[in-house]
Amino acid sequence: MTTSATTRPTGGGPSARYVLAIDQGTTSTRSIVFDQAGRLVAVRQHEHHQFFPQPGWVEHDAAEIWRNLRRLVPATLADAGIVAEQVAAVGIANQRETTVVWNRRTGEPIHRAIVWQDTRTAALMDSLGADPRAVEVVRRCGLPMAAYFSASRLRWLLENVPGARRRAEDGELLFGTMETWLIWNLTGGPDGGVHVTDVTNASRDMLMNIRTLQWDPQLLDFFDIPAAVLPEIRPSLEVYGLCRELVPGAPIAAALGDQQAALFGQTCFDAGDAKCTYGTGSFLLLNTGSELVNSSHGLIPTVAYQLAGEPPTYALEGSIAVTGSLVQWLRDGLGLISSAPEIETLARTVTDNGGCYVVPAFAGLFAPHWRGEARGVIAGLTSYVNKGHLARAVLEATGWQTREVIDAMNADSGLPIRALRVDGGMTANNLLMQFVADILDTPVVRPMMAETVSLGAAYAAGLSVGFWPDLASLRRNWHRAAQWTPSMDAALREREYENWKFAVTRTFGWVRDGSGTRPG
Ligand SMILES: Nc1ncnc2c1ncn2[C@@H]1O[C@H](COP(=O)(O)OP(=O)(O)O)[C@@H](O)[C@H]1O
Ligand SMILES: O=P(O)(O)OC[C@H](O)CO
Repeated sequence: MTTSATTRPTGGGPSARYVLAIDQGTTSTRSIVFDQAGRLVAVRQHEHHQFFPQPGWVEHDAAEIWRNLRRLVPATLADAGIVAEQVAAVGIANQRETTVVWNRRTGEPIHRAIVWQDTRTAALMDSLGADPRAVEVVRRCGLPMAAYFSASRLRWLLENVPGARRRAEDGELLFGTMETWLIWNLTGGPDGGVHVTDVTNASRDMLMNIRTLQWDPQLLDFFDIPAAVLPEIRPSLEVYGLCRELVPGAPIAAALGDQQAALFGQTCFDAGDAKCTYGTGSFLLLNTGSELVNSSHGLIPTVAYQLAGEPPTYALEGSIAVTGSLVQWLRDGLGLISSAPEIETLARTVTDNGGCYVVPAFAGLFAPHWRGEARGVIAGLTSYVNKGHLARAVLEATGWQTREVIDAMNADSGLPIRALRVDGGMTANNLLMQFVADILDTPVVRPMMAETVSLGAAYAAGLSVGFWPDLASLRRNWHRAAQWTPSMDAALREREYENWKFAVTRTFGWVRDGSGTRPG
């Protein structure tokens, strides 16, 4: 980091003993105040609307999210009993790949933000994937040709909002993921707002060269994106500007995609350190150090973080689209449970899955398969199977998807994962966490501080301004709350895994009308 406590541009003096983290997630936005010991002092959370205008389409109102934040931050500071001058730095973590375009003069979004789960551009990605240039595109951005990433959404907006392409070319419009949108608004919006993205978020756009960390003209040309609309790519730990809104004078000192923030909050700073965040979807990231590891097994090389003035630290990521949302489906879609935690009670009414496997390819499969045309199956159904077996199979689906990603990581990186650090809502489920330890044959550990995404954003911002001296001081704040030790019979584990893999093959090729994407 380049900015020390003494050279910090502003944001209070010795009384600035707190860091504010903003976690702009898929379902809600959180604002959290941390103290120097990494303790949570105050937290506020606000859900925003989910818009589903057509099957497979998911949108957010970026203006609503900004309005929510305007209410959340003052309330959180009041709860903590502090004023803006006591905030040493602000750090942002955000849902990644969600795409927003707005008018630089008025600050109005030209359309609702298109969310990372949205599959409207699957057919577009299919046709782009057939282009002979696609192989070089994949090599340059490091990502598979999938609708998950931002480029095809930005192109969709430019092509489908009347006049958008011309206005973008004329420099009237700005593009960003959620951190870009929030930083621009916090630093003044139309009145001098800073238009930047951090390198971890940019690494998910498909427009950045994963080696040079710059926008790549060949990628812009391939996706037909005018450069005028793009933010400046900056390190993740750097002072981007000072807040003019909400926390006047406080430096915005870090931004990270939320999964990278969780890796940071779990203090996975060494090559070989890995974490998995079990939420709506699940995201396993392995720190690969200064080395960019290309995957030949369906993982994504991504930027883990970059300190100002230093080379980046890379990670390999296994992104799983459906885990906690499968539990929600059991609750809301089937009505078999009335709350998510109840799944554990139901699953414990039986001792095994009764031969049943649920593969939740609701919108295709992400890592390591990347099959947009796959759809979900319940395999092995017999009249013996009851709702307890189904509940167990639903939980096991999260475990097996983790195992597939870990196997791919081992094959790609050669870095053996000695222990998996976990966080997220599903880690409250002991049966699931024991199952994960069993089928990975690896200890699974959960830290005391469960809010790893916000903590990562706070750590990064605090480190950036010298509020914390170094990575070692952060590591000392990590304390284990729970550990699950593997105890499953090896032969049983491998037999069950074979069954799972066979069930997965049953999902392939379901969508046959070209609306699914099969990335290269
Ligand atoms: N005890 C539990 N057992 C299994 N799943 C759970 C449990 N508690 C919460 N979940 C699941 O975890 C998800 C919420 O976790 P969270 O980390 O808040 O997700 P996100 O940050 O993606 O919104 C939901 O999808 C919910 O179904
Ligand atoms: O907001 P979350 O926690 O669901 O995370 C979403 C991921 O960043 C999508 O890539």
